[in-house]
Amino acid sequence: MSTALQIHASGIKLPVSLIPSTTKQISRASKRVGRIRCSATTPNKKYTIAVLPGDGIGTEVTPVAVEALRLAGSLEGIDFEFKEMLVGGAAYEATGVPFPEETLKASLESDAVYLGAVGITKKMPSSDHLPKHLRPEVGLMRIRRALGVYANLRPITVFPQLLEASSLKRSVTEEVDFMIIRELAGGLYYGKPRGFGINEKGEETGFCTEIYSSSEVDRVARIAFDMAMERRGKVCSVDKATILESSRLWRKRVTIMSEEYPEVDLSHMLVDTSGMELIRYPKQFDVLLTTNVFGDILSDVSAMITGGIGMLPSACIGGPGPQLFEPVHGSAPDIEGEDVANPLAAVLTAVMLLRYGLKEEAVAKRIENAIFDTLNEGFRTRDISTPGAKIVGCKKMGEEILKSLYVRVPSYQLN
Ligand SMILES: NC(=O)C1=CN([C@@H]2O[C@H](COP(=O)(O)OP(=O)(O)OC[C@H]3O[C@@H](n4cnc5c(N)ncnc54)[C@H](O)[C@@H]3O)[C@@H](O)[C@H]2O)C=CC1
Ligand SMILES: CC(C)CC(=O)C(=O)O
Repeated sequence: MSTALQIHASGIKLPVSLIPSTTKQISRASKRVGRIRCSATTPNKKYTIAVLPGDGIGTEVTPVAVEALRLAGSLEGIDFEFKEMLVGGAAYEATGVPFPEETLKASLESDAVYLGAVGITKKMPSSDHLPKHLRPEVGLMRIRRALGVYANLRPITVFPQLLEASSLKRSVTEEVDFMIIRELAGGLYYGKPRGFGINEKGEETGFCTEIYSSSEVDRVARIAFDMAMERRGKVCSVDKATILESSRLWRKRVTIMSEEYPEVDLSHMLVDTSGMELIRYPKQFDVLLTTNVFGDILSDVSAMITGGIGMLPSACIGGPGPQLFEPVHGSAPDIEGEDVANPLAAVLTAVMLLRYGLKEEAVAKRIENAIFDTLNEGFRTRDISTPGAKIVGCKKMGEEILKSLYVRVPSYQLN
């Protein structure tokens, strides 16, 4: 079936019938997909989303996620207002700081914040010349802090269509579905003291501190136990309690917390062993709870179970106001500007925004189904290529997802 396409402002080609989505168009669409909730008499729900594309491929994958939200929303009776703001290197170039006041204000006033990626780019291949507080990554650290989010949910779910995309064998990756819960507001990334010095031998030193308080561990552990109750009832807490005092406190508090959850099976694993176990037998994990730095590393390791880092979305939750949603990957300067970035992490992040931020499950499912359908149609970006696949770029992958949202009847269900 061929559909007339038109270039939308985002650069993505949309079916002409979707620009803009008037009531008339929606009612026409309704006959085709048969599942459209809005009508002329029911006003659409409205949400404001602060959109921070950031740097590098952040600016390529974010429009795909935004268009998926816009279209899926319109098909389910929801209007999104997107407020695009600067963060990271892009903000530094335009304003002299990586996290401008206006970005903070728009974020705090929104219903949810979507961030693409920050980091070095082809134009700024290193930020070593900048003082630390002006580097792109500081934009991300600051917004996480400002929103008070402290739990980073990173689902590791293997799509059946992508079993051949992983560097691991099928028998290892099949049916893998676990959730990494990474502590996000403390630990090594924020602990003080930190800095540079000179030791007694006159040598240069660099130092950071990993420090956790009991309340910091308790609040993220509670999220992990609650999530396990909704899943398969298992929490594996990963630390390095044999060596680190911060990990010993971590283990003690997680163990105390587990007494409130007798239905949940708690285990502890040392971080080095967990690296090995994630590759040997990832199916053993249900909820993997860990610290800021260990979670950062173990989720990149786990990405390879799913096919690659271009598949991993995340939700940063726990704050008092709007929550933050960001793909796990960075600005990827090596592929920036080539239209080869995989937008699925970004679109799956939009799904998390709907599910965990706005509690709009119907829209979340619609987008999830569209991703599933697009993969079933054989479309792949090159990082997740499988035998016989149709290799496409970032924009084309986005177009196919939009078509699946709209033209193809959603009929799939993820776990
Ligand atoms: N959340 C964020 O904004 C993050 C930012 N960074 C920053 O990004 C910059 C680059 O860091 P890297 O270590 O190169 O990590 P990266 O995640 O940007 O890239 C690592 C590798 O994965 C590939 N890759 C990443 N996303 C992809 C996608 N969607 N589709 C296909 N391939 C993809 C890249 O091409 C590269 O080979 C640094 O400045 C770093 O600090 C790194 C990680 C997270
Ligand atoms: C500040 C980030 C660039 C580091 C990172 O990878 C993360 O915390 O997710």
